[in-house]
Amino acid sequence: MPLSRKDAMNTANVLSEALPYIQQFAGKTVVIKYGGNAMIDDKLKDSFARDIVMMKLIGINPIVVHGGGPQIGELLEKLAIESHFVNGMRVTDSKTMDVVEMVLGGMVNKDIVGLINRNGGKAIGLTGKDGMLLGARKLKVKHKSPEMSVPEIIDIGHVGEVDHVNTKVLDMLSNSDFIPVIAPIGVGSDGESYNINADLVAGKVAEVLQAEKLILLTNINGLLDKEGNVLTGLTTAQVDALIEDGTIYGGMLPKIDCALSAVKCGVNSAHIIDGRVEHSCILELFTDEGVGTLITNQHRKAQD
Ligand SMILES: Nc1ncnc2c1ncn2[C@@H]1O[C@H](COP(=O)(O)OP(=O)(O)O)[C@@H](O)[C@H]1O
Ligand SMILES: CC(=O)N[C@@H](CCC(=O)OP(=O)(O)O)C(=O)O
Repeated sequence: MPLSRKDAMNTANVLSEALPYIQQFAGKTVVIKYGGNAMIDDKLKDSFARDIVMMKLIGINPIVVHGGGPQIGELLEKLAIESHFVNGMRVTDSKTMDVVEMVLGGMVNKDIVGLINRNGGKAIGLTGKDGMLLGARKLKVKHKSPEMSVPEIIDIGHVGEVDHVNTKVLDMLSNSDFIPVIAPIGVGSDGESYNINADLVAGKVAEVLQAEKLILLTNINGLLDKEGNVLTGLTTAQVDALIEDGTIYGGMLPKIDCALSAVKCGVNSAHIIDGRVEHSCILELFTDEGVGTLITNQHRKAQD
């Protein structure tokens, strides 16, 4: 439906004001990690999808990596399969791996693809197995319980880390106007499936594509201290201390880990932001102050 003259004028004013920001990002790659906890309701999901479609329309190259931890948990519970986490990683036996593959590669991936397509984008869903997109190897997890003086390496099953990313697949899709939507399942050298934490996949994809930004959408307004204040501009040593004293735990561990590692490896900035806020990606991109926790290699001052 065409706009009224008044609405067209308002739109033109907003767009011309946004032009410097839009031009600044045109042609740049932005990797967006859409966490399972941020996929709360249909309105927010549509707002997320529209942000992604808008990015593509204005010349940004968005790559979506999604999680789905709570959705996996729900199905495991229905199937009476017990599940637990070590250092924010789900211990994954063969039965659990089947469920992970079903939920991430099937249900969640296709839900997001449908969402973006319904909002006018051209999304293509992939797991790391498609086109050998995510080569993986078994993750060695270092775990230290309070009674131990040194951490031990433990086996948590079919949990992987990204060994290599086949960027050809992503380049081909992005250059043909498609928006890649990636489920965090990797493939090992013998063709075996690996369950990979979605933050780690997003970080690695951002790193190999030398993305402008890595945006991690979650269910909290950033990295918080014990009083609930948003923390930002931290050094690796400060982060280590926050992990040691228990301020950073669970799902925030892989998030911080991948954000620090991505900026160290050439991604311009990483952002941990609240996916429960409407249009949070666009707010992050088009305001000077941004939202949530900002991590750069220069440890710039950021905001709450
Ligand atoms: N210092 C911290 N600041 C903020 N959140 C934290 C912190 N430490 C642990 N968390 C937990 O990490 C969670 C985010 O990780 P996770 O549940 O895995 O989200 P997602 O599904 O988006 O990846 C928060 O909801 C919070 O419970
Ligand atoms: C190894 C590992 O923990 N994999 C995650 C993969 C999904 C994920 O990362 O989902 P969120 O981003 O929504 O937490 C899991 O099984 O839950």
